[in-house]
Amino acid sequence: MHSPPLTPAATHDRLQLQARPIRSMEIRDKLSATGSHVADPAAMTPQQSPPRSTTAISLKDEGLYHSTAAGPSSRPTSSHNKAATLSPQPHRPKPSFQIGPVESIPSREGSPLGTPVNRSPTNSGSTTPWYPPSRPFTPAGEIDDPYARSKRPPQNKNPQEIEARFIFGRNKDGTLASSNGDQKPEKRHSHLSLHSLVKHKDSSTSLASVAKQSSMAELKRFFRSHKRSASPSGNLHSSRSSTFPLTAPFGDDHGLQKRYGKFGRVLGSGAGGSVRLMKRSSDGVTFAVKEFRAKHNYESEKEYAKKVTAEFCIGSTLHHGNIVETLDIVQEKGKWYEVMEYCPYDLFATVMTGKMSREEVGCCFLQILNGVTYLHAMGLAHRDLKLDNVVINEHGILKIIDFGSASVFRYPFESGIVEACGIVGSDPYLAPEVCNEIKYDPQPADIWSLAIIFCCMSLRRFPWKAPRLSDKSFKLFCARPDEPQQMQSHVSALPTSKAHQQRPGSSSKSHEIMTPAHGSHGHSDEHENNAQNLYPSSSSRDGELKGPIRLLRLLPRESRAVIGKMLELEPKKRATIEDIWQDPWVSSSHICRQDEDGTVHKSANHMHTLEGQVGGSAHSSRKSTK
Ligand SMILES: Nc1ncnc2c1ncn2[C@@H]1O[C@H](COP(=O)(O)OP(=O)(O)OP(=O)(O)O)[C@@H](O)[C@H]1O
Repeated sequence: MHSPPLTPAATHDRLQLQARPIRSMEIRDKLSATGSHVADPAAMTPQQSPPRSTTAISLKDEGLYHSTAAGPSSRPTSSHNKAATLSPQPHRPKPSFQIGPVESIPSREGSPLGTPVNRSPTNSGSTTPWYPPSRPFTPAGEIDDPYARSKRPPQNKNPQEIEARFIFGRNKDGTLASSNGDQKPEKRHSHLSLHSLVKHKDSSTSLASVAKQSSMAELKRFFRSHKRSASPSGNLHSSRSSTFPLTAPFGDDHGLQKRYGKFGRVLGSGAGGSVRLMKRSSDGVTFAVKEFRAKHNYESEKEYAKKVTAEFCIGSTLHHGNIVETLDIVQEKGKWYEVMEYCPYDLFATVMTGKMSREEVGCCFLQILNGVTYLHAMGLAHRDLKLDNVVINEHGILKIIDFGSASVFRYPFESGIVEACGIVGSDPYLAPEVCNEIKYDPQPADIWSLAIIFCCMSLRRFPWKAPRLSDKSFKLFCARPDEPQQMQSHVSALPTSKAHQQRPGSSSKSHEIMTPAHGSHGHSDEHENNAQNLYPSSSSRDGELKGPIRLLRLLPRESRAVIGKMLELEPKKRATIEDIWQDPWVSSSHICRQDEDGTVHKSANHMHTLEGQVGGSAHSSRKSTK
């Protein structure tokens, strides 16, 4: 049986948690070369908030995204007007949903987070759909909307063929004018053009301080005034105050180090670049700074900048206790740097300490679920959820990182789902449809990955190397339990993954990490014994055990139902985010959380293991195989 074993340190140096990471950046590069969807800021219009909600998040506020301001695809409808009234929102958005005190919970009368639950039709007879309270609200599309995205012709990318009235010049007074002479008022809520930033490649360029400006025209004015008012050293100082003390919006030649301190040790690296520590001596604040990988020969400067800034644009738009704060992007000497909040612990390494209690594992799972709930409510899917992409702060609060593979699946005022395409993610965490279908809904794919994360945290090994029938562990999971030799019809119908065979840069190289200390302090004996018996190679007694139960029986009993539903092979039948929150185990679990103002609410029934240091030896050896 070829399955990724979790081996005690006493017997092996390395744990073969076989993760074959499909490097997001590489995939993105290839996908963009073929015109497939990638996180492209220019093409994004993420979710907007309800006008009535004070907890709303509007990406327009950030000035980063908008629907096309003018042109054949713009929507001169009431919906469009509605969009205009939604933004700008005056202040930085609050968290997507409020969460109550964690100690008050374990009743089905309350949400897992301690706030009242809108009961679902299934448990109350009410028709109110259940969801964590005050999530970002996605305005629905109108039925038969003639301007719906799906009904619009694709935008013409050929500049020669764009109608003159849609080509804008500038009047003497600085206002925008179309080339046919029509004077147009400056749009107040047009988006921040990333391309305009690319032009400034020779200087150190920071977006953070301009992210709140909602107009490209304002941005351009900003550039102009910057030129005029910059001191001889080229240094500008903004009076902006922030949780994270950002300073100059556009710095001088060595703005990065001036603003964020000196480079320290490497925290980790991947296909997208490498992340290093930076510590600022003036106030002792530590940052994690990602230096993006160099431009490939086959991509233009513009394409490269677009890919790099897409990750920043998504990250900087998200504000939630379980998502890392993305603070700034700086271009300096031809390199791009993304500045983030620093979290000292790594979930992968923490899991591998073997010290996590069952309650702690549950809390970690739910914290990630919390972050993913927020993300999905914003119309964004992460598409690379894995242990490696979760870091932990000093309070035991988990933060999702790496939005380099994220995609928009829902646009405001649109009811349809924008499917994702391409095999993006890491092999063991991939949902089967990601490997087998050309296009797929990225939401269920994220939910599958979340379930795999839970399995990894509980078992300290991957259930399989990849969700392919050529993988014996996965094949056994897919088999019908009562008919040992026969595969379920829908499983046997799974095609051999053509897409997978074509995957660029794929390799069968193992993803290895250091072995954890032997023993699991928090897990029951039953659980431990089961973990040892997971694979026929270690136990012929269970060699014939087929079906999901083969995996699920190894998990804590109370988690089996929901994890089983999250690992449903058919994406349409898979548990949704709402289903997960309604599960009795989930809704009665204790969860730690951090408010946006930094206040931490710790659950009373567990402690968090704070040992798996980011960039520690286990991590480094794992990363070195990438
Ligand atoms: N904010 C942070 N605080 C602490 N460590 C971090 C932070 N961000 C990233 N890291 C570390 O750096 C590693 C690489 O970061 P990241 O996943 O963003 O890079 P990447 O090149 O996009 O990786 P991938 O190849 O998985 O896409 C992470 O696994 C983590 O260990």
